[in-house]
Amino acid sequence: MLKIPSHQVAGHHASSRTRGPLIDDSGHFYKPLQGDERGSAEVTFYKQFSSNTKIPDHIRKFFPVYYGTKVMNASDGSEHPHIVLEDLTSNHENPTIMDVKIGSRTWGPEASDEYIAKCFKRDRETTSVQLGFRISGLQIYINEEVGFYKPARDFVLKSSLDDVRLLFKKFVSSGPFDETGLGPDRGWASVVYGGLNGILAQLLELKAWFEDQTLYHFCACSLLLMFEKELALEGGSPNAQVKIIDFAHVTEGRGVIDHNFLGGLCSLIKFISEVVGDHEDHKTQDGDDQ
Ligand SMILES: O=P(O)(O)O[C@@H]1[C@@H](OP(=O)(O)O)[C@H](OP(=O)(O)O)[C@H](O)[C@H](OP(=O)(O)O)[C@H]1OP(=O)(O)O
Ligand SMILES: Nc1ncnc2c1ncn2[C@@H]1O[C@H](COP(=O)(O)OP(=O)(O)O)[C@@H](O)[C@H]1O
Repeated sequence: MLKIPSHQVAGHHASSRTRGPLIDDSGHFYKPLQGDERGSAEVTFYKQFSSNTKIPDHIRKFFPVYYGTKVMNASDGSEHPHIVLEDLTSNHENPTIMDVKIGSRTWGPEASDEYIAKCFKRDRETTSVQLGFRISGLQIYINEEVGFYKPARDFVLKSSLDDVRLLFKKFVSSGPFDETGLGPDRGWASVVYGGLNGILAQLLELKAWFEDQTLYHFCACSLLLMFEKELALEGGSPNAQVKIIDFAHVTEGRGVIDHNFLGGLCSLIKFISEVVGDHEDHKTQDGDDQ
């Protein structure tokens, strides 16, 4: 049975009047092709990438599995082609998720002046220009009683650098946080961001590839950061995952490093490292966290 994904944090949403992603019970995510060249560009990327023998296996795991395209009933009732992907959230019960759009510039070399102006405005109004990335959306699982903290899109996009730092702290907070009271405790920072299989280790693995790869330029792509808080609560690994999504503006690398993505990735790594470092410092100094 097809349904609207409950764990989508950004992008175009499905409703009875708008076409948006759908999921099924077998772990598939159906993304409707956008009517203009963006839809075909994303299909072209997935086809090319899936059969590209130059992609190392340890890098392929960062991308959703591509199952082809399918014409099917869209959320708005119309017949429409969809990209069929692995549903990255299908194995998660209550995933905490953040969509981070990477790059200080979110338009490709072929973009029209009008589109560049629109993107440039958005990049300047958000943290993209300043930080090399922006948060596009997020959800944080609090507990069974409260459910998810899922701030509205406009609120997230308005975030300043300090707000973004706070959101990265809230992302790994172990308990409910109160907007007016004490800040988030960052209780899961070391197990989610840090550690051998944590988000930082995965970002560093990706960075090593981006320092070398000149096959693609991943313009306006997002990194999806995910983990399962309840697994950590049970004393296990929180299953932290990093995935790359949204390839509507990918272009050929033509032998040139993707400095826009690489720069954003380096900045994100430093930013998250500071949240972890800060947390560790507080623990050492006070025996407690602030
Ligand atoms: O239309 P906007 O201004 O909401 O921008 C969309 C972006 O929203 P954001 O600015 O990041 O909140 C939106 O970003 P998210 O996926 O929400 O991160 C997409 O980038 C979308 O572009 P495309 O469908 O991938 O080509 C963007 O749409 P287009 O600019 O391509 O129309
Ligand atoms: N393969 C996937 N599995 C699960 N969720 C996904 C997948 N791809 C995207 N999403 C969710 O959908 C959102 C929007 O995806 P995206 O590809 O960026 O769409 P758009 O082109 O509309 O911006 C992401 O923020 C994420 O929450």
